[in-house]
Amino acid sequence: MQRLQTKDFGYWLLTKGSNIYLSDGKLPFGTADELALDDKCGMVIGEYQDAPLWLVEEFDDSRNYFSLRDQLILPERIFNLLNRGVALNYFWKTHRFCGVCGAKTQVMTPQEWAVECTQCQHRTYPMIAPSIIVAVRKGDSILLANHVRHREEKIYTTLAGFVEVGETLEQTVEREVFEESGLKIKNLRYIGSQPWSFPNSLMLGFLADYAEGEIAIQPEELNDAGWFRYDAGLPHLPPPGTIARKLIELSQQICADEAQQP
Ligand SMILES: NC(=O)C1=CN([C@@H]2O[C@H](COP(=O)(O)OP(=O)(O)OC[C@H]3O[C@@H](n4cnc5c(N)ncnc54)[C@H](O)[C@@H]3O)[C@@H](O)[C@H]2O)C=CC1
Ligand SMILES: [Mg+2]
Ligand SMILES: [Zn+2]
Repeated sequence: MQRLQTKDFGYWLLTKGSNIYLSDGKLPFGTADELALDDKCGMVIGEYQDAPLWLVEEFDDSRNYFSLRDQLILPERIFNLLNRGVALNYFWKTHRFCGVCGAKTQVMTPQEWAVECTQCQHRTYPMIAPSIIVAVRKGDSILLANHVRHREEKIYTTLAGFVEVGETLEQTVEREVFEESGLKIKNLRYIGSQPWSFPNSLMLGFLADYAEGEIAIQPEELNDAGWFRYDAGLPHLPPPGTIARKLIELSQQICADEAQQP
């Protein structure tokens, strides 16, 4: 991280938690002094529209910030780059002091996105919290659940949960599905991943098939869960661009393909 120079230029990413500053719906472009950022610290975290993308250290700012979630409409590469900025900022904010000796840390840039202790040189790298997400299918139906945090919007989505220390991803999927729905699964397949900086997750997406059990929801996590036929008008789903939506659509496609078979 460096003190910005008046003529540093490019696109600028200003974050407040998982919110980002947008001007007319776009990332601001220009020089540090044009954006009144020349007394701040920042660093280049990638390239955006053929110009450097600067991440600025979070500060008390009266501009208008918007949730990163609203940027899912952007191309995947750009959405992921914004996630990088939000997650790095969260990392700095929560690692100002050394976990070994308690002295102040400094951000090591440009060599690495790490913080290093100014006394004992202990280095800490950005913390990423892996979380599985899985669409479970039973014949022509998909398991969808209304999470307690989506109770108001009535969104139905796939099951998800954080990886615990010492688990394989396969174990996490089996444990989370069983804890949240009471079901056993089989035929687990890895599909893909999505950075998810709320504040520092990485979603690892899977498909699975139902093996056995009856739905018994975990009430602390879920409000409702059920089997939804792929072709019968699904409930309100998570927005396009989420890995959850991708897994649901893939499952629908598998159901449709199977229905075509003689
Ligand atoms: N991108 C997408 O399509 C979707 C992303 N998600 C994300 O998946 C993540 C996990 O989903 P949940 O069902 O909430 O997880 P979960 O089933 O593991 O339960 C959440 C609980 O896990 C604990 N926890 C929080 N942070 C943790 C961490 N870093 N490591 C271990 N435990 C932690 C807390 O006790 C929290 O209440 C969330 O960040 C959620 O936003 C969920 C659905 C869709
Ligand atoms: Mg969960
Ligand atoms: Zn130290």
